[in-house]
Amino acid sequence: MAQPILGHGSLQPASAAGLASLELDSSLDQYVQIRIFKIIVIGDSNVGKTCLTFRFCGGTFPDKTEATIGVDFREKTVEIEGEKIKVQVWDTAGQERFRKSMVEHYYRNVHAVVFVYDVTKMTSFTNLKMWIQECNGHAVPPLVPKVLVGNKCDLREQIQVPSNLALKFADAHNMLLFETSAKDPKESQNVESIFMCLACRLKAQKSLLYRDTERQQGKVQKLEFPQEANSKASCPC
Ligand SMILES: Nc1nc2c(ncn2[C@@H]2O[C@H](COP(=O)(O)OP(=O)(O)OP(=O)(O)O)[C@@H](O)[C@H]2O)c(=O)[nH]1
Repeated sequence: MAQPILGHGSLQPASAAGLASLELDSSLDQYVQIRIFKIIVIGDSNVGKTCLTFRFCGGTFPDKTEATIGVDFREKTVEIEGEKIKVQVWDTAGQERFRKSMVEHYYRNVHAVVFVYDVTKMTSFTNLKMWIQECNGHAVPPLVPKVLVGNKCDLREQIQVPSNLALKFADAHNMLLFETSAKDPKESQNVESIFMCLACRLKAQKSLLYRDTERQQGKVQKLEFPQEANSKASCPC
């Protein structure tokens, strides 16, 4: 029943009530399906992965956090161009001892990756190479979108990673760069943009692949790129 759609977002019934009504009434109109995009958040311990995912999914900054063990899941349902999509965020552990048994699960069927560093800690930036290597080592398809996030920008006096250095790195790895703060409420829109931008891209990619498949089947003559694939017109970033 729950089938993946072209590898870009899995489908799940909207609710148990929806399933019950399907059994009573075979009309498919009653069975609303929601796609799920799995987005993993990766980076050194203490860079603020938990806080960023809290800010996006719950709209708040947690008073207190503890080191993530294995993984914590958070999710938020968003609406893009009339389609409801569930963004499932995997808040992964930064500490090696808390992640080693889980790494395979992080990367399995992942739809997008968020690499996070702490702008006040240069080592968390230089370690990004290692995180990217780990990601590449798990055969994540090149189409999987990746973004770079410099967190803790509220600590202006302590910034160690200059924006131009981060931008150069992001460009070299074909990623967008977001500099933000999970803590500063004024930045909450920016945090939202990180995940919404990825969700928009995933939705656009899916449409693209869908049209490509149709073309192979002779249903459409010309491959038309949806706007999002070529421009950021409807992307919040
Ligand atoms: N000033 C400031 N502190 C932050 C921000 N984001 C997170 N922190 C603090 O940084 C510390 C670590 O945050 P976490 O979100 O737990 O870090 P993590 O990357 O999830 O760490 P692991 O679970 O060990 O991988 C906490 O004390 C947070 O309060 C931010 O934007 N600004």
